[in-house]
Amino acid sequence: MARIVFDLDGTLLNSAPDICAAGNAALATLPAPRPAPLSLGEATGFIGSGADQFVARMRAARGIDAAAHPALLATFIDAYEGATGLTRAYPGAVEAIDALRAAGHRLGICTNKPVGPLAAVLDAFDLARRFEVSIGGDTLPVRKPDPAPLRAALEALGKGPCLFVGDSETDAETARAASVPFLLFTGGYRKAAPRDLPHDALFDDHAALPDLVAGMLAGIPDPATAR
Ligand SMILES: O=C(O)COP(=O)(O)O
Ligand SMILES: [Mg+2]
Repeated sequence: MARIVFDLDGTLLNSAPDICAAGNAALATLPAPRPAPLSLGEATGFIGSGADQFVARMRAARGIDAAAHPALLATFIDAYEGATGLTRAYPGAVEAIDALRAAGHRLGICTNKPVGPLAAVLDAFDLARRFEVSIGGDTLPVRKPDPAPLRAALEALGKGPCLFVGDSETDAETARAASVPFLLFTGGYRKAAPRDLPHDALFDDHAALPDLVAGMLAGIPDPATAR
């Protein structure tokens, strides 16, 4: 029995199309001449450090002045709140979650997604009941890669061995900062090659996750060492 915390965007859900659309909705509120819309690839590269950083990266890519930041962030969050229609769970992700739950593990979410859109997407994918805790990018005063949100999620799950499952540079750094073993999903939004991201195991298919977790746990020493 373990405590397993998951990142969300790029790990369980392919949400980049909705986030891209929210970014473009924000850009569309700027006065003419308007910057070109974000491509999906560009927007995907901006995900992983929360809404504020997404907007900052979008501004940098389009040469938009910092003075426009607060209004752009507000319109981005507004469009983002209910944006679930273009999001898809990765194949086998929900089944893997259910298999891990059936094996007795306690599951949580630690994402940099703001709590508004987080609640909407957990609801849309019927995920809320599958996780005992979900920490968003604005739940605490700090967000990943600060280890505090991951620690808070683990704390809420009680005691036992722990693992963190994520897709990005931010997640690898968070796991290392919290001294928690890290499972890297290679099909998400990372920029670096997997070999350049510190990880304890990796997978490209969620169907492999339950066995991978079982194998890792068999080799993991006492949980207290990872707290
Ligand atoms: O950057 C975000 O908004 C969310 O990203 P995460 O779910 O991968 O933490
Ligand atoms: Mg992610």
